[in-house]
Amino acid sequence: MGTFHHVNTIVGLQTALSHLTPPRTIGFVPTMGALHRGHQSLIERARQDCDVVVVSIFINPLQFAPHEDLERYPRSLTADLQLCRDLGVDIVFTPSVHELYPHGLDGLTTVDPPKQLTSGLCGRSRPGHFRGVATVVLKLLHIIQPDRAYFGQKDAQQLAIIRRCVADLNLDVEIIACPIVRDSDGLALSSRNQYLSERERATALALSQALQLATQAFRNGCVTAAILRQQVTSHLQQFPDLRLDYAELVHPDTLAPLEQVDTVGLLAIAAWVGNTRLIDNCLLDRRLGILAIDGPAGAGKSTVTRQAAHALGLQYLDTGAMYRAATWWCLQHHIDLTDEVAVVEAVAQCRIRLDSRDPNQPSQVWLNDQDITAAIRSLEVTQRVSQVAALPGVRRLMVQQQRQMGAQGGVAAEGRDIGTHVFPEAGVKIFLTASSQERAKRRWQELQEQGQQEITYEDLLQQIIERDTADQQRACAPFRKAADAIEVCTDNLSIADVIDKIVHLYRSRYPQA
Ligand SMILES: Nc1ncnc2c1ncn2[C@@H]1O[C@H](COP(=O)(O)OP(=O)(O)OP(=O)(O)O)[C@@H](O)[C@H]1O
Ligand SMILES: CC(C)(CO)[C@@H](O)C(=O)[O-]
Ligand code: BAL
Repeated sequence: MGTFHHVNTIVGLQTALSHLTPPRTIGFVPTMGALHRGHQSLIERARQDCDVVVVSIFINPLQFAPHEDLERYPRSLTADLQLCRDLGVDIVFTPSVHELYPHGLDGLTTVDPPKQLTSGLCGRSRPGHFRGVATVVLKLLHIIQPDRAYFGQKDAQQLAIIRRCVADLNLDVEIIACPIVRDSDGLALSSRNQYLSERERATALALSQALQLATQAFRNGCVTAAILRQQVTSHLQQFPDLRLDYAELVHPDTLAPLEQVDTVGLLAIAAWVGNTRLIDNCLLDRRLGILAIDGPAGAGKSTVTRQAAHALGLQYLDTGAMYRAATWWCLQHHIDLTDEVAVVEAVAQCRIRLDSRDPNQPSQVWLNDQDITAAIRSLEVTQRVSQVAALPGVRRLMVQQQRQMGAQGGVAAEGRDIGTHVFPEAGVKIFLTASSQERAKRRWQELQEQGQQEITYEDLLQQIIERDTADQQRACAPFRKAADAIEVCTDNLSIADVIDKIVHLYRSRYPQA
């Protein structure tokens, strides 16, 4: 955006936002200031993903109980503003308490997240805290209307609660979790670390050490909650200056206590060191991560992804086939493809199931239990699919289904916004490219093999160039490379070489595959 704005008022903030030329994506990072490298990582991630970055700095009285540290919470506005400038933040919003709560805190309309999420873990010793957090975060989300909001995994309960409130209240924002940033000795960064004396800081290291021990036990095959918690508590008991509040294994989304880690568990700790309450956690994940392969049409994504998935024992989630299925459904029902509302209403009826176990066959596709494997590969669908897939509502519907399919991990998906939008938390992201000439040649050969000889190489080349341009320029999910994707150009590589490369990259991250 260019100009840096520091605003104190909602009107000022919204004026700055109204000056932006659409289309632009807004990334929002809510903080309480005293910024450190943990916050910095959230801001940097937002900067990579979004056109505009808004940071709020607000010490929210509603989330502090009367006996808590509201008054002495660290404040360093000058340094915070400088850091935000240095990181390329566009707008820093520092409202006063009166600006956000003009009618005071008594009798305020609040957001009350479900008890199942707020009553355990930190909620037990901080009653009312998450109501305060949820209320202020939802107010800020309403005021700023960001496309994405970034939260640290360090506050794992907060993250789960915000995700749930956003879903329950139908807010149109993506919540992005960012990994915990630690000091070199393992201590999770926190503004409250400033309260610690040198001696207390040394004691505080016990938290991350305990989690390390449990993580090691988990890697050695221990999945039982009682044993994992025992690892933590027996280590912490060696530190008389540390008072454990809780050490629990829960599901990271529902926060329900787990007896063992079947798929994924959150091992969370809170402890007092002197007068300072510290939290830390780790995710214990048995799932294989998601392999996201993005790239322009005809780069070889589907062949490569299908075969890499097979080699790695992952499920191949053929998103291209899903968009084809949706297109086929619309054509079947004679929907006017220029009538966006009608298309979206029609696509909302599509329940898609895929089976891509045989890497040498096209994915089998069922739509509302009807096998449409062959039908979706017609020329008519091929010519229309880009138009349908470009509709924001269609993408939302498909992305919902894709995320459900990927929820347990162990999935390989290809498309054009898998690593940036569908699975931004994918463990391995590949950006697969090839020149437009090479891609047109491959598509032409494919059509020849299918007996579709009426379309020429020149036409296909033209179509590919037009589609690339449209994909890059469209407002909804424009086509771009994720900042953490590894680029692989396939022009001078055989398919086997490309697959080998990707399999190797995946196994170096997930050796169990
Ligand atoms: N070490 C960290 N790594 C990643 N994210 C972090 C880290 N510390 C804080 N965050 C995230 O920054 C955002 C703002 O947090 P906040 O301003 O409360 O900082 P904090 O250091 O967590 O403060 P405190 O621990 O004192 O509550 C939250 O989403 C939080 O999860
Ligand atoms: C999200 C948040 C900024 C809301 O006040 C706060 O809880 C925090 O800093 O984690
Ligand atoms: N990081 C969560 C904010 C709080 O402790 O109040």
